[in-house]
Amino acid sequence: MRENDDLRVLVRTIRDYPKPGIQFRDVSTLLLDGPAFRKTIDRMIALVDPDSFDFIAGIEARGFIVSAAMSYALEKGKVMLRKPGKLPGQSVSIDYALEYGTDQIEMHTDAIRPGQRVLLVDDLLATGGTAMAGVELLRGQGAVVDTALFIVDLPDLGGSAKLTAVQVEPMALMAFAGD
Ligand SMILES: O=P(O)(O)OC[C@H]1O[C@H](OP(=O)(O)OP(=O)(O)O)[C@H](O)[C@@H]1O
Ligand SMILES: Nc1ncnc2[nH]cnc12
Repeated sequence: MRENDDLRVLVRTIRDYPKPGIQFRDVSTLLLDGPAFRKTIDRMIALVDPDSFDFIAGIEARGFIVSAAMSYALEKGKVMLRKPGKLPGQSVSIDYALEYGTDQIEMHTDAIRPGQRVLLVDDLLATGGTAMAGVELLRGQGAVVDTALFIVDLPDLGGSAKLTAVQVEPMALMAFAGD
């Protein structure tokens, strides 16, 4: 049995959603299982050194679920990387492409101070468009970002290679590759 196979079987695959040809890896079925959700967060926490970062940045919307649970458990402040038009304060934004479209994320300009270390957390890494946009936004505000953590990595889509190329280590509990 592979590591985290007990959690992997709870991730449902839906073909041709939201567009033909996309294999959607649906973590909602994992999140429905309370003990499995807790194990997911505990194992994500075990992959990182809490002394190596000051804040956790989560990406709306699915990324908020995992990043908020980690922030709570580790007592780390949470930086919200939000979809457009949701933040009330002065914000910066960035456009990006993902597997099935384009989008934009934003963050408050006063969320972090230069030099503060931020762990980036999302549920899933595919093309890396979203995570790379998060890294760029955070670094643009002076944050130090060297690790990004996910439940699921889809390495065939190239996101993990993109993050590595910009000196961000991608970590994930499980990968779906070649299937
Ligand atoms: O690596 P990428 O190709 O960028 O894809 C990964 C992103 O796609 C999903 O979010 P989505 O934009 O579908 O939004 P949601 O969290 O609101 O469902 C997922 O939660 C990641 O944020
Ligand atoms: N294949 C996929 N499954 C689930 N979420 C995604 N986000 C981008 N690509 C995805």
